[in-house]
Amino acid sequence: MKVAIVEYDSNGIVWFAIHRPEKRNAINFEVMDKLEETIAMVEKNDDVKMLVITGTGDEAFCSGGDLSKFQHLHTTENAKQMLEKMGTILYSLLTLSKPTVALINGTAIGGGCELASACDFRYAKSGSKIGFIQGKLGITTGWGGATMLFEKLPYTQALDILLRAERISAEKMYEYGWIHAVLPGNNLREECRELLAPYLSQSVSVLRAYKMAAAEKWKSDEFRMRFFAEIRRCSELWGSEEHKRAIQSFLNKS
Ligand SMILES: CC[C@H](C(=O)O)C(=O)SCCNC(=O)CCNC(=O)[C@H](O)C(C)(C)COP(=O)(O)OP(=O)(O)OC[C@H]1O[C@@H](n2cnc3c(N)ncnc32)[C@H](O)[C@@H]1OP(=O)(O)O
Repeated sequence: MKVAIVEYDSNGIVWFAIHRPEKRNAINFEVMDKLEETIAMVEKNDDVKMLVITGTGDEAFCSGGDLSKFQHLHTTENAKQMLEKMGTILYSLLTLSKPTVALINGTAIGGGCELASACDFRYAKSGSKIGFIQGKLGITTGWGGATMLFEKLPYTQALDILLRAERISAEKMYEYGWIHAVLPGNNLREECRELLAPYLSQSVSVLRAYKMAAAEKWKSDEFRMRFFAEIRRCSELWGSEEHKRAIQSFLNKS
């Protein structure tokens, strides 16, 4: 079964849809590999102007890391290897030289919010819930999400969202400035295409030049140090009894 669906629009959009709706589009290693491959293709292909990341189904955009798989990561080192793998992929997404969109077609939880934070724009179906809930699992964001949030939102807004570790409506996240458009969702892709049309009328060279102007600051050693230090801190919390209990509690209810 394909874990992701990658499509190319003649207008220059590549659509990457996580295709695990039965697991609320949870991210496992296969999804990571497919995302990494797609980002590399978009970077290299001059026919591609923008990358849109979404999920299939109408329940969830992405429910973060696949807990049924990642529950078996018992040591700090094992956790760090997984977290750094996806963190490196999200870093490449953040600094991709093409504009990117997270088209939030439903609930986004944990690492799903970090995936969306790596994108330039976030458009959400009305009523979607957004949850940087890692704190309630006894960990912190582990794929660079906090570092990106502090880059993209005012300090106290970002800190408030992370410390609350709550599910927040897309409408509220629009007020916070993390969501850039709340869409009816009757035809989400068409609604997204309409928002992107003004950008797509520019050449790929123009789009690339402006995105590179934006992303230069994230290529500094200082930023990379902060980004990967966050990941290390999450790996150190990973083995806590609180986190183990939280994962087991979720998996036992399923
Ligand atoms: C650094 C990233 C970090 C990490 O990697 O650990 C994180 O991402 S931390 C956050 C990890 N994610 C979660 O804690 C979210 C867990 N899921 C949920 O809270 C809910 O499933 C929700 C809100 C996404 C959707 O709720 P809903 O009631 O609509 O669905 P169910 O809970 O009944 O789930 C349906 C089905 O999907 C499976 N599922 C959902 N999320 C995950 C997941 N993250 N990993 C593995 N499997 C997941 C769930 O077990 C159900 O499976 P079933 O076989 O039908 O019982």
